[in-house]
Amino acid sequence: MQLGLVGLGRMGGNMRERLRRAGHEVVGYDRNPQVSDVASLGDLVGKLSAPRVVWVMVPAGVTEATIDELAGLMSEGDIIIDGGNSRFSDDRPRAERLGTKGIGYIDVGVSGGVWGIEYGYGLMVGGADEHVQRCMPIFESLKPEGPYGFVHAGGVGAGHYAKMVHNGIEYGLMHAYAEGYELLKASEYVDNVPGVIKSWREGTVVKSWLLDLLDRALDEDSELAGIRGYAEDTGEGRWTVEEAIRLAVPMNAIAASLFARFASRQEDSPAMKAVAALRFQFGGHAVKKD
Ligand SMILES: O=C(CO)[C@H](O)[C@H](O)COP(=O)(O)O
Repeated sequence: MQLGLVGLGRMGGNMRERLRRAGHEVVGYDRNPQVSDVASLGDLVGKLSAPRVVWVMVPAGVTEATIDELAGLMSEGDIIIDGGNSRFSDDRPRAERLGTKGIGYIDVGVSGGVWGIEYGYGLMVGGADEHVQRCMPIFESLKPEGPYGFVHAGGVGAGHYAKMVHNGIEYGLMHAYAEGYELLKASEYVDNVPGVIKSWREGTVVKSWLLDLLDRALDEDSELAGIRGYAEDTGEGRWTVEEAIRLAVPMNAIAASLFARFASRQEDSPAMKAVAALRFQFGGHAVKKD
């Protein structure tokens, strides 16, 4: 099948390659001319035969502008797919705007990171049946082989909603491994911390791909000495917690893992300064000074 692909970074570039290996005709556009097949979005749309399908795989901050520009270039019967980590609440208004021009819209949560080119991408899809059916050849080639790794989760917004929850779970899982790792390191009982992590990869209840990746990181640097304990976030964890609050869903583990990232960015914690000050005020307990 023919596909336009906008955004050829770590994810989009690998997806283009996987789709080409599967025999699809992919025309890619990126602002970086060194990786782009065409010079502009207009060129990209011009190279595709109607009805067109264009997959947008750009950072969340530029998705809206990219889709608006594409909408001005595309026609009735075409489909735009957003495979980035957009907030689910952007999807329905976007689909309505595109719908006034007769352009279909599908939102896809894509998981698998830089490994997806080899193992396939987990795809969580939202959109109308007729649009999703038309794009199935593309989804079939991107997803992993085997029965899992693809879901048509519901109407527009469902794909990004599922991906948001997936990423919230990702935060919580990573943080549980991280806390276990720290306790192992702190203990006077265990000498071989990387060995314990490695051993868990087979035969245990906690084996997982994230655990495999922690083992890989420890193989590269057994003390993680070259990495600062500082973690950014790009929105999905916050949105998951916001949704938990909106729907009154208890979300202790994921919320704690999100807040741990915030704490990782502080040189000194104003909250803990306040705790130390209060202990001094009510009990005369010693405070540490700079
Ligand atoms: O979608 C992904 C993996 O599934 C991204 O890698 C993930 O969103 C990174 O998020 P954050 O920067 O918030 O940790």
